[in-house]
Amino acid sequence: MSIPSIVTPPLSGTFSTESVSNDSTDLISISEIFGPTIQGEGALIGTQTIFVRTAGCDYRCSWCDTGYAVLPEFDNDWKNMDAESVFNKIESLSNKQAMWITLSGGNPAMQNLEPLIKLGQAKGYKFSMETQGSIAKPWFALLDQLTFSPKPPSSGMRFKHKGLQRCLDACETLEIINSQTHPDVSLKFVVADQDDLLWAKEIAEQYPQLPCYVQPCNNNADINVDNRSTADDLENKEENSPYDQKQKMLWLIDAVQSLNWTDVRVLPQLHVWLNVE
Ligand SMILES: C[S@@+](CC[C@H](N)C(=O)[O-])C[C@H]1O[C@@H](n2cnc3c(N)ncnc32)[C@H](O)[C@@H]1O
Ligand SMILES: Nc1nc2[nH]cc(C(=O)O)c2c(=O)[nH]1
Ligand code: SF4
Ligand SMILES: [Mg+2]
Repeated sequence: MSIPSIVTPPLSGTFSTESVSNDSTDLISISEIFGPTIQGEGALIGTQTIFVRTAGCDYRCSWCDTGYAVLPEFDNDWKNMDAESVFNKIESLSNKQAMWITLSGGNPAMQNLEPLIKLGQAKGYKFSMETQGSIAKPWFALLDQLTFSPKPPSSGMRFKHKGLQRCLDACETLEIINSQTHPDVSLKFVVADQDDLLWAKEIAEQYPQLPCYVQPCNNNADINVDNRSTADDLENKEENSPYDQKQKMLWLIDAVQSLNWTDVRVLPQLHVWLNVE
């Protein structure tokens, strides 16, 4: 299965990714700031972190579990804040104790987060970011950790390989892996079914130098009812129950092993499993 190269964005009547960046202003569109809680996913799973969730996204994944930070109908709940105000909130939640700050969204790459990152790092905070790898920003190179989560076929989004490449180049990751001056970068794929898994493996194999994580697709979609579960329908239909999460994890572990895909880590969304923020 060849990886499609640049394709037109799937969203009908939406903006190009360039038009969604708001680098021209110093205000950050914020959906929520919460924590400390545990990082539930990927490279830093289990780490204590505060989340800064920005608002707005250039994608509309069919199973997005964070529609409230994506869909314009929620924009009354969003606030435009400058970096100082965001950092004041972070300091009050962290009792001014330096810790990880996870930038997520929506797509945080749509915002100008450079002033916030510099402000926090000057006080000893470390910054991690979650993004789908569709919009690249020069300040990616300032981050301490960066997770790119390209969207698989089940999301309904079309993969733009050059977009991911531009994001990796922005980190200058490909030249200097895991150096102190560049973010630790990893790939993380949501896998809803076998097609997603084969697709994720093919992309990951093009970046053998990047740690790779896969996680099951939860049923928390609040963006589109057309949600697909894993290959088999589960007896227990209670959404995101520990049983449901366990079954999906067992399916994914088995599916990865059946492909003899060994250099990948299979992780749950720990916060979904435990039903914490
Ligand atoms: C809500 S997104 C926000 C950041 C960015 N837009 C992205 O997709 O990477 C954060 C993470 O949650 C994952 N995610 C979203 N909906 C999910 C679902 N229903 N099941 C599992 N993971 C999901 C995304 O793939 C991403 O890795
Ligand atoms: N605890 C917790 N961990 C997370 N890791 C990635 C998240 C996200 O929504 O970006 C997330 C989240 O929403 N909560
Ligand atoms: S999963 Fe990420 S990229 Fe997809 S719609 Fe949700 S916030 Fe946007
Ligand atoms: Mg989440």
